[in-house]
Amino acid sequence: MAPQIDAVILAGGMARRMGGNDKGLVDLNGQAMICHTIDKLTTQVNQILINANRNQAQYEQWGYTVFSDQDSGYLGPLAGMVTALKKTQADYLLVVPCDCPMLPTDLAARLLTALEQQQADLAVASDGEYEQPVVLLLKPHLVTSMQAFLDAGERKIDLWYNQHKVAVESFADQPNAFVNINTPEQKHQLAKQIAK
Ligand SMILES: Nc1nc2c(ncn2[C@@H]2O[C@H](COP(=O)(O)OP(=O)(O)OP(=O)(O)O)[C@@H](O)[C@H]2O)c(=O)[nH]1
Ligand SMILES: [Mg+2]
Repeated sequence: MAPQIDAVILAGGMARRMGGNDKGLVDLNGQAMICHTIDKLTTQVNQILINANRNQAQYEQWGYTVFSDQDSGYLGPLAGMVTALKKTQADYLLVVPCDCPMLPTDLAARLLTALEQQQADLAVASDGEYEQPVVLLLKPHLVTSMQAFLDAGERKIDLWYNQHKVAVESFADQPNAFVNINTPEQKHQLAKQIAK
């Protein structure tokens, strides 16, 4: 039987570079940014979870489970991931950010293959040059080590995953896949590009 994969979309940040406007909810070509991410994921995973620390009622409009970080201190992406790992019943958790609207449609499948082939604990995506630290596939048992890392006051995600066996999967064949929208300018640029 194929393994069950849930996805969590991280939308729990403060979006300071977006002027504090909740990044998942800002409009990108007529749709909330998170909708573009949801569209990329629906055929790839069993269940989608949305991790948001504000505007939960708005995030609920898409019909998926919405939850906030267990620790409400804006501790960074690991805080959302650890909470999602405690919620999922699946064999694997796919983690993606809400601000990467062009994600690959073969993301989960390729991360899973890399993880299994390399007998790793987690698989992280790369654009061929840089690892994408919040695009990864996790085994649920990692919750213990992630919680311990946060409890020790650590926050940096790459420091955490380097404690584990990591498979890196390159998506250099899809050059735009990890376009990341942090500012209004980046959003306008991508809007023009995808409207063509
Ligand atoms: N759950 C959760 N997610 C977070 C937190 N901080 C950042 N993220 C998410 O991690 C991903 C990458 O973070 P950034 O691109 O820096 O987003 P951000 O922190 O909201 O934006 P800036 O304030 O401009 O840095 C995004 O999907 C954020 O929503 C947090 O404290 N909790
Ligand atoms: Mg940030």
